[in-house]
Amino acid sequence: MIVVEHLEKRYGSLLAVDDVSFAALPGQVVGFLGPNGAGKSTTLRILTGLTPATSGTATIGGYLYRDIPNPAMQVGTLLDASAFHNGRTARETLRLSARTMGLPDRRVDQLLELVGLSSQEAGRRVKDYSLGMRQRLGVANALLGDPAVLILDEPVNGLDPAGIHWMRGLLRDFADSGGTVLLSSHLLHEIELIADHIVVIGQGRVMAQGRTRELAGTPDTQVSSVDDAALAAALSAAGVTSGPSRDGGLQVQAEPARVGAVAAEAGIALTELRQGGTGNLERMYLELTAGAQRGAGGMLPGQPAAQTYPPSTYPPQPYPPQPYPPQPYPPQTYPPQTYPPAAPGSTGGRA
Ligand SMILES: Nc1ncnc2c1ncn2[C@@H]1O[C@H](COP(=O)(O)OP(=O)(O)OP(=O)(O)O)[C@@H](O)[C@H]1O
Repeated sequence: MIVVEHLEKRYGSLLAVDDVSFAALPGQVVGFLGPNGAGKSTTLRILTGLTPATSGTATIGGYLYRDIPNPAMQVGTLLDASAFHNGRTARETLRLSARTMGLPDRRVDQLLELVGLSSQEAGRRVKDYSLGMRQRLGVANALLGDPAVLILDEPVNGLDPAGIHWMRGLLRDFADSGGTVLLSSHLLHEIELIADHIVVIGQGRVMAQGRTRELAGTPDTQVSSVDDAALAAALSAAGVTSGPSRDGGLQVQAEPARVGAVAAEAGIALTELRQGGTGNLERMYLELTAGAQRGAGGMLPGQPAAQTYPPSTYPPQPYPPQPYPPQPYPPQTYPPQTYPPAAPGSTGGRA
């Protein structure tokens, strides 16, 4: 369980992280979403003990990262896929990590297979790796110690659609077996695909958090017809909001099935009907991203936020559901693990 409470980080006059609170529970894949410079990496660096907080707390299993014995066996991290030594092969990189953790070399082969790096690829120097391959190596490195918690900074950067699908399955399996995943991204659609909970951060502040499905709201529909004015009137009469779409036709705040039903009822022939954006979350994120452009205000030290989100529209939801106590340090949570804890091809049992 990851708990971040009233976290604040100042760099001189810049408030990079501003009263951030959220939690990630076992069984959840939590996406930490925000535009460039929003404060995601800073928060993850504080969580993993790389940067001190100005105030507030960030704990894993109730403990500061630095207080967890042999932390790589409990918390798998991928903070910078470009940070691997370029001169080493992937296999050498993982063997070095495994030996540091006291794990045998065969664990490396299990992980290479799990992340889809072939034996031949594993023998190539990291300098010749694509970003997507580095991400796979980073995930393998994070999973080596069969941790209960994964913290991944921008792990889908550089992955192709098949890679994103693979990452989704891997993290879902990890969470389904009791693990906790926190991953960051500035890419809304990727995080929507992968995460079941999302924390949206902008200009250092949490703008919204909750279940992905609930935050996303009803998807928009893009529709065109032989008579858009008549269709708009029929939709309005049915209590459905619509407006002109940038692409021509209408953008409707309802699902395609509902729009189709209204059109059929009104006897209006459709020439196009497809799901558009992902509703509330996309609208909010587009505004947030626009507000985060340099020069748009809010991103420079001392400037006010360019966009403020009324709490009534995007309330940070009470989270986590159960009150968070600093957990008693359970010996069974961080035992010296006997090896191998994981069967080949699995992400292993969770503490
Ligand atoms: N060591 C540092 N010294 C000064 N300012 C910093 C430092 N690290 C980060 N910042 C600033 O803090 C803010 C948040 O940066 P952070 O890297 O956490 O954002 P991010 O959401 O991870 O962005 P990105 O998606 O671009 O990685 C930015 O304005 C950044 O310039």
